[in-house]
Amino acid sequence: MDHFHQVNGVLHAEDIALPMLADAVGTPLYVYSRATLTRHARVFRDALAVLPRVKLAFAVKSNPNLAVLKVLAAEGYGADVVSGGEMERALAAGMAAEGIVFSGVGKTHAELARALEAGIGQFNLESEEEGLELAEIAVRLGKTAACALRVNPDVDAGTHGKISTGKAENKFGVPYDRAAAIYARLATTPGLTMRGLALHIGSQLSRLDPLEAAFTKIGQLMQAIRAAGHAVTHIDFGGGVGVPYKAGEVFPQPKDYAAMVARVTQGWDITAMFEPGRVITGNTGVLMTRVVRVKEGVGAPWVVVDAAMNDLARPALYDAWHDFAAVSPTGETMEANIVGPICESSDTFAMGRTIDAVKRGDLAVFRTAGAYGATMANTYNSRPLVPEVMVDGTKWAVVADRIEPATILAAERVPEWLA
Ligand SMILES: Cc1ncc(COP(=O)(O)O)c(C=O)c1O
Ligand SMILES: N[C@@H](CCCC[NH3+])C(=O)O
Repeated sequence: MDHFHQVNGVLHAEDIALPMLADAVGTPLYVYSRATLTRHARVFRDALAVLPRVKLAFAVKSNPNLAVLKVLAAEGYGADVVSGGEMERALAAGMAAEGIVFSGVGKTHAELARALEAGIGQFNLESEEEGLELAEIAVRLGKTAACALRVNPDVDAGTHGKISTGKAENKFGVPYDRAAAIYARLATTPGLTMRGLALHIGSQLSRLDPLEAAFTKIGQLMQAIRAAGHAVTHIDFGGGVGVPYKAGEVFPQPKDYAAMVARVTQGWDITAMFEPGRVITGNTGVLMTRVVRVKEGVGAPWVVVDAAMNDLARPALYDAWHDFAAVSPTGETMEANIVGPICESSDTFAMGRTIDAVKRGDLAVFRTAGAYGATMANTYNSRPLVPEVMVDGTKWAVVADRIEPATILAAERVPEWLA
């Protein structure tokens, strides 16, 4: 704590090194960079400026930390929410209700009513049944709900099966072939204003062609619905643009994505909506951890760290790769199996990987942990919820062991002194 002083409840320090944060807050600890977050938000927003009318709704599920939401609100982002809780967080962060889009197959009656009362901008209906229930509530409350119909385009996103959402066998949206008829019925239902279509075919997409195929199908559907005499003024293209997790991986850039959307939607006369999550937050955060001990193994040693699958679930759930780097690398490397302390063999971050050499007590980070990291944390094995801090800096150089200049901006789930 010696390095910090508090001003209006915000911690300041001249120059923050990760070890200082580890000493002050403890590990495991998520650390987010405001500078990187702001840069990503601007790169994505600026790329899409090639389109005539754009609305950005940050996918809150990827990182619902209030500090993150506040930064994005200031950059002009609204929110894509999938629960009443996410909606309350977006509102608490200062996002305008009008800029909030509510997605999800299981919105409850209470959630629909609260969202209507709050005046959110758009409901992305995932079924006709949901539309009829919302209409009933709207009529009772004397309101009109602006809606888009989420369509399942039956396109393979080419991503991990557990995060693919646009194949016919996935639970999301209404079947493509039935969408025009459902749209027509909902468009004449009192209480609803059908204004558009929505789709989202999956997360962590490494290629643009599945998106292009899906958007093209949605364009054809839009033409058919318009030809039947109904308005389609908004298309919500979802999220899904992927990010590199391994050094050296190459992914389509936001400007490539924007160019594709511009080409496909030429002449559509729509407001284009986007729900980016991972592409904004993925590479804005790391999970810092301390090596508890290095245990002899068969073949490679077990590097047991104090972070676990309850803090970062992605490797256990999707066999996901997160680069591991020592905070103060010596230049030496070692072959290791990296595991957490939880009593499950799935609590494994990496097997047989060449990493920076580490020993007991060393600090290290799992990189690209800003999306679907802390938000998926839980308390399994009665471990406390992992803390998160945001550092306000102009540089983000984790491996070089420095984040500078620094102000810890805001934090959640942290010890009382930081609150
Ligand atoms: C409806 C919807 N919109 C947006 C997203 C955000 O996706 P991503 O983080 O891949 O951009 C998701 C998650 O896959 C989603 O389900
Ligand atoms: N949780 C997933 C992404 C889910 C996207 C939600 N639609 C991941 O970590 O990759």
